[in-house]
Amino acid sequence: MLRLEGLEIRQDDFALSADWSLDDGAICAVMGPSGGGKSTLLSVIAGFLAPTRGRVVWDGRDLTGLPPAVRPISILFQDNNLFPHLTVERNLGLGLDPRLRLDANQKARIAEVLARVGLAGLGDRKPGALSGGQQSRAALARVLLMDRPLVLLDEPFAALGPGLRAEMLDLAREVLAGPGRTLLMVSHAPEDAARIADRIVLVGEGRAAPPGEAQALLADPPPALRAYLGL
Ligand SMILES: Nc1ncnc2c1ncn2[C@@H]1O[C@H](COP(=O)(O)OP(=O)(O)OP(=O)(O)O)[C@@H](O)[C@H]1O
Repeated sequence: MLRLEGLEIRQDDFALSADWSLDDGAICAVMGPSGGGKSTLLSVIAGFLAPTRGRVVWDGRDLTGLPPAVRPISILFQDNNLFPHLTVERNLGLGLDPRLRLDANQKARIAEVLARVGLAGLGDRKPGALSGGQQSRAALARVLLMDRPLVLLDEPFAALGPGLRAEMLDLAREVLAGPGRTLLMVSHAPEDAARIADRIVLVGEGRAAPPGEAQALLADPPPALRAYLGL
């Protein structure tokens, strides 16, 4: 379980608080107005930014002082973070061995996750030789390979067209979601939340509200969500 315990975040004159838990296996959309603090909240959970007060706790373990790399967390950003000079296999391999001395077993695991996201046989390509959708699949494969229990997605598919975005959201849910993994996804599109999220955290006016039931919130939005959705 992810628990944000009396969390307070300050950056210059910007402040954000959060005090809630998210159940294991949830797919939670993080929504709210631009500049509300959605990315900042994810940065604190990931460990790129320290809170001014409070704790980030995972399964009873305090993560607050830990560097990002040792947290039980994977992150998927919009720009995919694939190195252009490395093949897809080696991009993924970096997560297994930073020196890239991959053994047959590791290569087989990479081939397996690539097949899982529909990229079988494309491990030898460099990212530039993949379409935008295929690059998103490669980034998803890397998250799958790392197999961490908490996955943070910061508008991962925003650059894709609506049809492809929906396809990628479905794939993300299919390959990542399940009892052993919790997904927290920043999205500007209510249809993304409606498509895959079962919880919504609304971020705005200095606060990340506790996760609410997604379908209920979207069916009968409270005033802040109503304003954000332009209703
Ligand atoms: N390094 C920084 N130093 C000071 N303030 C910052 C820094 N980074 C972001 N901010 C401020 O923190 C606030 C929250 O920004 P954040 O990017 O988290 O919002 P967001 O909800 O993700 O916005 P968007 O939807 O536009 O991406 C903004 O007011 C922003 O100006």
